[in-house]
Amino acid sequence: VRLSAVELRVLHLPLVSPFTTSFGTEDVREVIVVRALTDGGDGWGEVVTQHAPLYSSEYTHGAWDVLRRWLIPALLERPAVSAEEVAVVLSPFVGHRMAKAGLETAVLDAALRAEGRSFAAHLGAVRDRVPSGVSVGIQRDPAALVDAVGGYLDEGYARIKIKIKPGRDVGDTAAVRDAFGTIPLQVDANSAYTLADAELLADLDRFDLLLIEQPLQEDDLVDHATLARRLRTPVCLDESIVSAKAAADAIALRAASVVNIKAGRVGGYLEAVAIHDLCRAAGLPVWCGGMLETGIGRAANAALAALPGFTLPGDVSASSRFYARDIVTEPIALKDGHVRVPTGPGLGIEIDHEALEQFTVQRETIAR
Ligand SMILES: CC(=O)N[C@@H](Cc1ccc2ccccc2c1)C(=O)O
Ligand SMILES: [Mg+2]
Repeated sequence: VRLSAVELRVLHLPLVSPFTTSFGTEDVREVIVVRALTDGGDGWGEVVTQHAPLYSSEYTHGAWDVLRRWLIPALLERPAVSAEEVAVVLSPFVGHRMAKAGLETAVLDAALRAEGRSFAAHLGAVRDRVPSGVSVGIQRDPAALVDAVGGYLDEGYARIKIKIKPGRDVGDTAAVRDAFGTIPLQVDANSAYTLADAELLADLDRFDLLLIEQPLQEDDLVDHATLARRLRTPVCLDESIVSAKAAADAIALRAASVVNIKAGRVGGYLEAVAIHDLCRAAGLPVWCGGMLETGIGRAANAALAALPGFTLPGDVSASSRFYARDIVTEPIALKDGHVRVPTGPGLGIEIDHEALEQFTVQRETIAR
């Protein structure tokens, strides 16, 4: 594509309910939307950073600065750039994978819309709908958690994931198992534990969980391998898998037996497919994680989740799990425990410009 400018917006989207994890509580999602203006038309992307660097080292205004100061100018310097070339052009700049992912997605969306080709076709999707799991935050107490889980089960979600942290782990998991029996259930610690907690984490083995997600430090592989040898529950990595190389290292070190793939965390959907391919060749099941995306990233995630190696339900929930109003005209919805893979050109979504304006708190266009 021939890029003429890139428009950045910071959006504030109110959450339908506060979302509490081991690293804090959010009731407004702050996200950056990227619009690539090209000779073939516009493309859209999303930077999944949060206001503060609590999930990873990236955060909204760090991503904003690196995009406008380094990443966008690097792309604008080139007469033309393909989506596959974006990562190469941006490779001199270290890290900032969520910022890079948002930019690459916008370029890929513009190119595919111009070609009339869907994200799903381009990435290698083999399904037209995917089972939808849901991530449930830490609630006031286990009884409130049971109520929240009951509501999501009534909606038809195919898999329940509950957030845990020290002091809110065994009791909460027991309450969900006591209330709902053998439903597909997993936990996500967001790095809240250390190897010293191995005995406590082994107490979770009795609940027959699908997996325990990122129990230890966000950039660890070796200790997760040690822990995995002491647990019956499969260890899944999220934060630690920042690239295809990290995935290869995790497989070599036996640090995980399941991988949560998030395009934003690894620098884009093309790197995400490479991780899928690597895990599939090594026999590791993968699933598509979520970062409370708007309809832009949610559509891209639904396409990614339709690849053959995504054999476990992911966190591609309905838009209404998080938002009363989305910024796309047809928000992703849950039907019989599944979400549909968009089939239109590019991401297959249309922007609801009135909603986009309503939620925009900051904007800047960087032109050639
Ligand atoms: C769906 C889910 O659990 N996502 C992340 C954690 C997470 C939690 C809170 C967030 C708040 C704002 C933006 C991104 C966020 C991501 C995870 O799997 O670890
Ligand atoms: Mg996680």
